[in-house]
Amino acid sequence: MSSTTKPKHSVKVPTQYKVTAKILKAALQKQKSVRTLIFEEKHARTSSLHGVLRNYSNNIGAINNAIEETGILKDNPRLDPELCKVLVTELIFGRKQLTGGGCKPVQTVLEYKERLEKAVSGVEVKKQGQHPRYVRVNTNLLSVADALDYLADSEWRKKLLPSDITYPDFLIAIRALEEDEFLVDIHVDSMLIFHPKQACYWATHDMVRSKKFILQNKATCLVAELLAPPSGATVLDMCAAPGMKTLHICNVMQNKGCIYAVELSKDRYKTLLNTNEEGGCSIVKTFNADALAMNAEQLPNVEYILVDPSCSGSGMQSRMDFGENKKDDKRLNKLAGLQIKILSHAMGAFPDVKRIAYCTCSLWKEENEQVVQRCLQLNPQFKLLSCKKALRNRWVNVGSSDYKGIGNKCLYSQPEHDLTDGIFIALFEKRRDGQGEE
Ligand SMILES: C[S@@+](CC[C@H](N)C(=O)[O-])C[C@H]1O[C@@H](n2cnc3c(N)ncnc32)[C@H](O)[C@@H]1O
Repeated sequence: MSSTTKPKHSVKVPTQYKVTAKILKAALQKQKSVRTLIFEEKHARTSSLHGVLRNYSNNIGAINNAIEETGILKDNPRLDPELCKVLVTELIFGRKQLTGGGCKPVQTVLEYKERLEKAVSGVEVKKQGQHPRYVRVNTNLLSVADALDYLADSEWRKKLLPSDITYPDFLIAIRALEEDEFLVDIHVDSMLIFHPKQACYWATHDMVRSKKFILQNKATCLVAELLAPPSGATVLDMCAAPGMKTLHICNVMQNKGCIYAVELSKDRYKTLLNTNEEGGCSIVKTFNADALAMNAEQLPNVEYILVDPSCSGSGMQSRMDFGENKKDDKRLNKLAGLQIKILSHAMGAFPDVKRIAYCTCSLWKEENEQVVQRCLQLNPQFKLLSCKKALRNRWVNVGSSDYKGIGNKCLYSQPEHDLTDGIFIALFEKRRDGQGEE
């Protein structure tokens, strides 16, 4: 370079990569949830951020191993570790190419391409969006028949199946859906099932914006179906926000009767109010209160109760987990303590109650079978009903056989098998007077 030539400005890292690395760093330090961090990001294309982070979360073990094995970070101490993870994710598990080739971090990662590929060879790439897109008809605003007419007019093809199809065959039919086809679910009448590729199509659809269609994972919809309050009943939803199950229960009751919806958090309570209003619920009475402080005096005649308390969320497929998905026993203990308190309160404080559904979106026994076991010990006036039987045996996954008389009556929806989020459900019935323990 001649003495008169100005030194080249270093080329900047593309904003998308920089922002994604910043979010990843904050998420790894557990500052906030990934969803909140993405939501707060104003300057970048959030769908692309989401895609890269999802890819990293799905393949975290393989990516971290490859980085370690190739020594890229050791050899290049100035390379930011989170930016490296983002670039490796894009290059090896994402688009397989990088933009901004003039900048140093991108150049470095490109130099290691072959070694990185070698390090992940033989590793199965986990892709996003393998589950179908579930769309539920909000029957407060639109009948299922009208929804089907609407879909036929829009040239969607309804896949027809024998009415007595077995659950395993139904799962095969879901996996075989064509992109322009949909299925009506065999457990939840108002549930329509589309090809995974239709996720984005429905996310921005007018029918979803107007709340005639609700984007709701099938697993969470089994709860209202199992609680099955008849039209005209009085129901208590003890942990109600954001209100997805309140709305579904309202649909099951044909918007007739009364639902008390209680929510402790002030912010989440606002979302609950919105869900009810936009969803056309006319029978919901809301309370921004602690469910543990509510009883039959404030909430009379309660016959059916839903207990859906805060939980670890370990079954949620949309959740991105950048940790090693380790079990946090201390946190689980604390959550289980609260879950037992709330479920036991439901069993003791409402004398007219007939049936209670308890659910979590956790796959840990500490929050599930163990909570059920403890609450049955504390409240022998209740017995468990078999969820599988309630679904006319068209179900496979139940609880652990380590909990005799309990596990087989509870239901699990398992992400890999049932193509849904992971959920646990237990259904209790009050014994009639004098009815002994079985
Ligand atoms: C898993 S979420 C409920 C999801 C909701 N059922 C739905 O389907 O949209 C649990 C909710 O319970 C609320 N919660 C926790 N403890 C509570 C309490 N003691 N009383 C009332 N609400 C509570 C939390 O703030 C949170 O909004």
